[in-house]
Amino acid sequence: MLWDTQHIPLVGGGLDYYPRYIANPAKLYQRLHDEVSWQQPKVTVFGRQHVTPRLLSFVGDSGLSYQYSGVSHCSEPWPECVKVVRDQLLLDTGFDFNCALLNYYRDGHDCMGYHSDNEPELGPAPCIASISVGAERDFCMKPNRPPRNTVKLRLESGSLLLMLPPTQQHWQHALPKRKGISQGRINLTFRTLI
Ligand SMILES: O=C(O)CCC(=O)C(=O)O
Ligand SMILES: [Fe+2]
Repeated sequence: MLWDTQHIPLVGGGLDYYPRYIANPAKLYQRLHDEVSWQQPKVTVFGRQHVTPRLLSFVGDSGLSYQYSGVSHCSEPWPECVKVVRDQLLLDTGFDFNCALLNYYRDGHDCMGYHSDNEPELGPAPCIASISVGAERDFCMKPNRPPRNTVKLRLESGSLLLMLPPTQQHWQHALPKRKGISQGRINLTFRTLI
């Protein structure tokens, strides 16, 4: 379902956006909501403990571990509905993802701050595939170096965003708070750990 593709060139990277990648986003949202074992890990920032402002789960092939929020997590087995998407991404994009970080933003108060997905275990130039279902949210990108012109996209329910290499080397991304939004959004970011 790769029609309506939009390519967004970035200096030092680029994005491919497919607004209607998932055939039935409402159904996928409900399955993820009900079937994933959502966690809310604690993070220590400047010596103070907080809970992450969203729920998370790390899933993938057995025996993988991934560091997020400052803590190493072992992969949970693939939920069937996530595995189906992983297999389809391999057919459509050629990228063979072996894990995914799942994010559940319960409403517009939940968010993710600016970061790059540039952990060494992702290799020097990872491709990240990001699936969104549920509430539409703004996704912001800013380059590491001036001129710091930001790029803003609205990630629709059912969309696929590919962050192409070498975007993670030169850009950061964030999902800012949007206090008017009362619905949930679930995001799947597929990665390859090497
Ligand atoms: O929720 C999103 O769209 C972004 C998620 C993200 O950046 C991540 O999991 O690293
Ligand atoms: Fe990210």
